Amino acid sequence: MTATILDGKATRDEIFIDLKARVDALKAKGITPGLGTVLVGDDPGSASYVRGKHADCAKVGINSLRRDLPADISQAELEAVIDELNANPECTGYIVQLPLPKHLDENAALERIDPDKDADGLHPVNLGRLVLGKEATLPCTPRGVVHLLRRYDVPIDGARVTVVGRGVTIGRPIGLLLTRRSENATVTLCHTGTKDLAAEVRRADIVVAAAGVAGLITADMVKPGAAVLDVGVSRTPDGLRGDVADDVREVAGFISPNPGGVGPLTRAFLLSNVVERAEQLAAESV
Ligand SMILES: NC(=O)C1=CN([C@@H]2O[C@H](COP(=O)(O)OP(=O)(O)OC[C@H]3O[C@@H](n4cnc5c(N)ncnc54)[C@H](OP(=O)(O)O)[C@@H]3O)[C@@H](O)[C@H]2O)C=CC1
Ligand SMILES: Nc1nc(=O)c2c([nH]1)NC[C@@H]1CN(c3ccc(C(=O)N[C@@H](CCC(=O)O)C(=O)O)cc3)C=[N+]21
Ligand SMILES: [Mg+2]
Repeated sequence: MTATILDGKATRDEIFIDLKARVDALKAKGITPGLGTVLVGDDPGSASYVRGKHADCAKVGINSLRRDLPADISQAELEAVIDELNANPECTGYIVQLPLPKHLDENAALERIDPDKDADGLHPVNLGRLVLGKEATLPCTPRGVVHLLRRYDVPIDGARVTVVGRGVTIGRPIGLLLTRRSENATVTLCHTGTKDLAAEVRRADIVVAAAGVAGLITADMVKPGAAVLDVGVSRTPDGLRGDVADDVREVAGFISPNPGGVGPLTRAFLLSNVVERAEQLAAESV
């Protein structure tokens, strides 16, 4: 058996066609959405992700606001840039690229973002609204995972899902999306304290691998026919590697490749969050 590929690039292209039409409609009303990025330091990986986000903006007609800051910036200087974007009417939404250099307080920076401009959906107010079942800006990578599963008709209702990793961008929030009544999955969240990771993965109908450990999920750990989403990224001497070993595709029913799977959708939903916010503002101003 060879797994069906959950094609993130083709799915991203579909989303971009929709977003471009919606941006054109906003522009006809005199509104151009703007995405801001705050990048601190010169980590080449982070710089490359940020470049990708601005290239995506150009494709759908969203304005880009880049704030590239030196690695030794102080917390107060970083917060002044956040305050500027909060006040800037050209900026519909923005992100602070993570991780920040160690001397900076990530949580304090995230909390200072205006929740209405939180394009990542990672502000405590938005995560809290998600927990309460209220309307919120949703985190981009979890949205991408759910969208990809639906796009390829992978059953979610009643499915057993094992998530590997409890990080804030994906592992922690994805269970919140998948256990909503509209998704109705049963979710197990694993981390380095999990006693028998192989057993937890083996009983899953859907595996979300978000640990950032190259090749962590091997074929013997996967139930035949399961859907496996490879989210984690590691920089190795052989280049970028995902969390899922190559031979998993011989066992799985569905697999999202890495690259070419969830990554492009993370970026697509970042833009989607910005367009949705601009549409809300347009509706409020009539
Ligand atoms: N493709 C995409 O679109 C995106 C990819 N990513 C990638 O996804 C990965 C996760 O991101 P993020 O959540 O921010 O990362 P974090 O580093 O915050 O979280 C990693 C998590 O994985 C867990 N973990 C590490 N090793 C193991 C192991 N051997 N067994 C079980 N659990 C393990 C850690 O457990 P513990 O808490 O116990 O330490 C931690 O909870 C990263 O590689 C990141 O680059 C992130 C966002 C988007
Ligand atoms: N505030 C914040 N929000 C994030 O969403 C965030 C972050 N910080 N820090 C880092 C992680 C990582 N992340 C990725 C986004 C896109 C790809 C992506 O598009 N990858 C392509 C390959 C890109 C390439 O080859 O360089 C792919 O998978 O096909 C990957 C990883 C977002 N993150
Ligand atoms: Mg971190």
